Amino acid sequence: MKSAKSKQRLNEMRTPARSKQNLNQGDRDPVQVFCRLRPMQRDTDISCIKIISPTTILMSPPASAISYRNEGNRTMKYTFKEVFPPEANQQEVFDKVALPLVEGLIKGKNGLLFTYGVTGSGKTFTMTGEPQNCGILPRCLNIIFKTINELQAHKYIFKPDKMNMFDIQTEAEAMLERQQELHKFKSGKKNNSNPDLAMSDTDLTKIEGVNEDNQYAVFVSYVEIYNNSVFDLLEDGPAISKNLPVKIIREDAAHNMYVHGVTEIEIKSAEEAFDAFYLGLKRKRMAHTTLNAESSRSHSVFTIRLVQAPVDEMGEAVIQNKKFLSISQLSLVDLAGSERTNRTKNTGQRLREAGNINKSLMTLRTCMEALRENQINGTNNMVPYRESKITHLFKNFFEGEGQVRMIVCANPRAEDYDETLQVMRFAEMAAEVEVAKPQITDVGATIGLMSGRRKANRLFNAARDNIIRPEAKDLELDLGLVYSLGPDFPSLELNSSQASHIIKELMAHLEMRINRRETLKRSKAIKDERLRSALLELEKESLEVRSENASLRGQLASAERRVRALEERLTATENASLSHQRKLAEMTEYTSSLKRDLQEKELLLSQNKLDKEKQKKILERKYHHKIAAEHEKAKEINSEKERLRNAIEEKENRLRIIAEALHDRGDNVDSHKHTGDMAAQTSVRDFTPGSTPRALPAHLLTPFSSVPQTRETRDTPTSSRRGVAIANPRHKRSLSADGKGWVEHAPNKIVPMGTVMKPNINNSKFVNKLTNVKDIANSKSSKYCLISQEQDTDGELETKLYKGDIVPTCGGGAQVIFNDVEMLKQFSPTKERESSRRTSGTCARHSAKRRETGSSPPQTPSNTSKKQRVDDE
Ligand SMILES: Nc1ncnc2c1ncn2[C@@H]1O[C@H](COP(=O)(O)OP(=O)(O)OP(=O)(O)O)[C@@H](O)[C@H]1O
Repeated sequence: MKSAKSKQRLNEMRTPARSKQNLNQGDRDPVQVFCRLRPMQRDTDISCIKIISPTTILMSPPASAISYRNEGNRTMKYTFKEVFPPEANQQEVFDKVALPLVEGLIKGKNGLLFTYGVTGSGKTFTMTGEPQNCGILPRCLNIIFKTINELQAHKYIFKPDKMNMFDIQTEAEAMLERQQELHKFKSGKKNNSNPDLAMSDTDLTKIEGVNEDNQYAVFVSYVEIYNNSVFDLLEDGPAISKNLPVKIIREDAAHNMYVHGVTEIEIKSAEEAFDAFYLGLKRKRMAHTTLNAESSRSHSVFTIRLVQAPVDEMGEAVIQNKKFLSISQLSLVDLAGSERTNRTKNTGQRLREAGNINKSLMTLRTCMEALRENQINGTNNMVPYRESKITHLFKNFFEGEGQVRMIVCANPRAEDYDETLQVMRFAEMAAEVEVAKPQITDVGATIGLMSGRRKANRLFNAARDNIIRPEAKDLELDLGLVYSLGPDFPSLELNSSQASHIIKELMAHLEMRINRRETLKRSKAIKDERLRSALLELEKESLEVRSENASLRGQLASAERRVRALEERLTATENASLSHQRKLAEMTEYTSSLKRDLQEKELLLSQNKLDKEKQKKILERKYHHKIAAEHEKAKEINSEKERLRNAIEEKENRLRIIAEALHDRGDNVDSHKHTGDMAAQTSVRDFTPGSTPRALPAHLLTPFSSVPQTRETRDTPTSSRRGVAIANPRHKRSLSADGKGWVEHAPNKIVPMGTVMKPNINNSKFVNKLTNVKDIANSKSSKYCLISQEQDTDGELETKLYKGDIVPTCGGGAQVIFNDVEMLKQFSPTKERESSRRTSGTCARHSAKRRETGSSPPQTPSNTSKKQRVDDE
């Protein structure tokens, strides 16, 4: 009865929407209904739903259920597009249910997806999901941006016109708005993002087949329908506001329903979309019921609108024509729970809420039923969309075109059986409703633009940027590449009533194609001409390049020859340089070894010097007193000598006087004989064996004669005169020539008469007798001396000392370099006195020993005095 009445009422209110009769069966799609079962909360819960196939479930009423009491134990079977078991994951549900809708959205089709079910059955879980396990909505946003990321138009190129359509702004206008927004952002905008809803990029795949010749922009809006009033959840203002203004639903120029004045945010990334969604969530009114602490008491509608417009023939900017805009929308609706009021024990405000919720769901159900009836019976009964905001808003999906999908969420526990049964019945009925398939047209093709122009432009620009030659920057894209003959032919299916109309359409299409062909022909002819002249130019250029190439090749060959020759020279020079370097290294090494040797020798020398000086000082200290005493003694002796000489002279004078007196008396001869005998006696008495009798004149052997000498005695070589040993100051003492006794240089005792001096070199640094080669190879000895004694031409004893340095040789031996000859000579004082008497006429008697140095420089008065030591007695 009730249904007949309502049918009549529906017939009276005819909808102005498109008549269904016009659509063929193949142009429609049924509402696809999916079922998702949530897992049981407790192990003790009894399930009343059983999945018997991927599309079918069986519902058996528990004894506690009302339907069990009314209808008995009747198992119900329900079939869906697909049944998701409790263990099905979010990705699976998204792939099967939402992904086709997103693909449709990108291709320009509208889509509607709503979740329906009892409170706590998993509607919000399915739509929104949980942190780290996000549901359909975040996945939709992620995949959309992953797909269109590089094809997005700059922000504010598309701008909502507040009447559910969009304006296209120029790049300059859009930039101005972007700057204003940046300013606003700087002056403090809160970030509402909920990072938990974001997904990792790797979880996502891109949707294939997107039209790359379009630019895209995504707008989102989020409304809540609560107590049959529409609220904008993204409206500017405080994040949580109690008094949001109520919005009204209107129809736009294209007969699409929309929330008038709703905030549509243009978003450029999934993160921005989550920001918006999270802001809306915060504002969403959540009320607590006894059934579910987070039960949603309102319907929430999150709408994604994708605006796309073809790019111009250059493939860069959007064509500034609203006609070419394509707007598709995907609405994701999380319906409020469909439970009955008595079960939730609601009162007051909650009761009203529940009433409204049930009313809107009932209206949805009524609308579906009416639609199904119209579609099955071919009737045109009015569908009461306006009775509820939710049905009013989605009227277009059922009247116009689009894809509609529903996920029925069910909690299989026995307590929910009655409510779940209602839900299943509604789902069964909704699955029979059909919606017109959306038609997609490629706007670019209808205006004669070739597909792939954007990519071609991008490739061309990239190629141009890669060319280094400066003239490449002036190259322009050949627009001829992007012409086409226009859109596809219209449908040629003739049916009697529409034949003339179709023929007219076809004629117009053909004329358009003929015109376009002519244009293309003209354009082609011009381009052919251009191409020919360009080819000629290229040919000419090519010839020039070839000749230039030939000459360059010749130059290159000669340059290569030069390079080879230079390389050879370089190699030779390098080799020479290497050998020089080697030699240099050797020499350097040799030099350094010599330097080392030199340093060692210098060290030795300095050490020797120091030793000598030390020695000298020690000796000086040791003999200082002795020398002083000797000096004193010498002085005393000298004074004694002087005294004696004076006495002798005095005696001699006296004797001379006596002699003269005697001479005068004629006693001259006897006196002379007596004196000669005395001298001879003295000479024989003082002569010791081993001395040189030859070198001992009688006057030297009797230095202190007690007999007074006469003048004749003094003048003869046998006159009595005591000789004093000659001392060499360089040596402490000398060895007597017979090798039997030492003679002090400065003798403190009287030296025996007839002693012949021989130099003594008693120094460890001297070698004066070479018996073994080790003597000179020994590092302690640094001097070498050869001594020879022989008779000189005057018959005097001559001693020669050949002195040299011992120098070590490289082979480890030693060599002697003679550099000094020292000569000791014994002169007969008699001879000297004779000669001096001859020259000076004096009668002084001398005994002299002269030292001569063989290699000494020419004697000057000063050095002569140094070299010559004459000791007077
Ligand atoms: N398929 C599922 N897997 C795991 N947990 C689920 C599933 N479905 C629902 N739940 C859990 O059940 C609880 C209630 O789910 P949810 O809030 O989505 O219910 P609801 O139908 O949206 O309720 P309301 O109508 O009151 O909004 C949540 O804690 C959620 O985590």
